Amino acid sequence: MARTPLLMGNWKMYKTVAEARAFAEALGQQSQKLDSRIEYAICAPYTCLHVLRVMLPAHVHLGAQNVFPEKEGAYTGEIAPGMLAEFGTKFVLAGHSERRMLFGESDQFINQKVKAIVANGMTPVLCVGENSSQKEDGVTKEVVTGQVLQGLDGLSADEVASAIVAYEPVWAIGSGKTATPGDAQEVARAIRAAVAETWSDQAAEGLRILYGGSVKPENVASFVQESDLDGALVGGASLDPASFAAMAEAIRGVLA
Ligand SMILES: O=C(CO)COP(=O)(O)O
Repeated sequence: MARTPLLMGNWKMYKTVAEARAFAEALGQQSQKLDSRIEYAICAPYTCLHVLRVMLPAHVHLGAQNVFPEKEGAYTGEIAPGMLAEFGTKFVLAGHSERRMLFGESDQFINQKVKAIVANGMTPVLCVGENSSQKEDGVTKEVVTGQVLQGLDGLSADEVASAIVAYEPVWAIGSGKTATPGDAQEVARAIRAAVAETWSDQAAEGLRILYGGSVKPENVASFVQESDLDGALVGGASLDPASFAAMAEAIRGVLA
């Protein structure tokens, strides 16, 4: 696989600083399970970023779950991209379905975030996915490729080549249901085709595509072994260090 596999946790609104410290300590004790051919990251609440930066094993990168697309200003409660970059944050999620649904984020606003993340030298993780009625209507690929093209709009081909898209069917998030690896692969292939047509073959080849939605140690390998899926974005199962390490081992098994 030419693209580096990526195992990324999204902690959502879980973990205090004390809990994050305990996670980092426990993961550190299992760091021999973290193969250096794989990249790792934790997208943590802002309040946990400091302790994770200090305590996570060196090759587990810091991620943020959100950002506000302005340099600075009177935006009470928001965090600017430069603040995250200064902190050593490598990855930033944009357009997670919970933010689209609960906070009304539009594709256009998400695109502003993606551009701001890139402009500050970080890697955007654009989250896309169809809801259950769109799946029933058979419009999954149209919905998802539309979100990808709008989310990445305005980026250069090189910027797209180093970006990340996380395909997370909304109905699979936190539900215990997953897409079949074959269906997720089909969607990932459609994303790559749309990117090749809009930017270039090289952009499509470089772009990493993760699957998300009820990923756990038992099923992560079945997704990562698909040719167009390069890793996983994991919610619930990323909260436990043993489960995170077990997913790392399962991905290592695919590389072996
Ligand atoms: O939303 C997700 C990751 O961003 C997926 O969450 P779960 O892994 O808990 O289903």
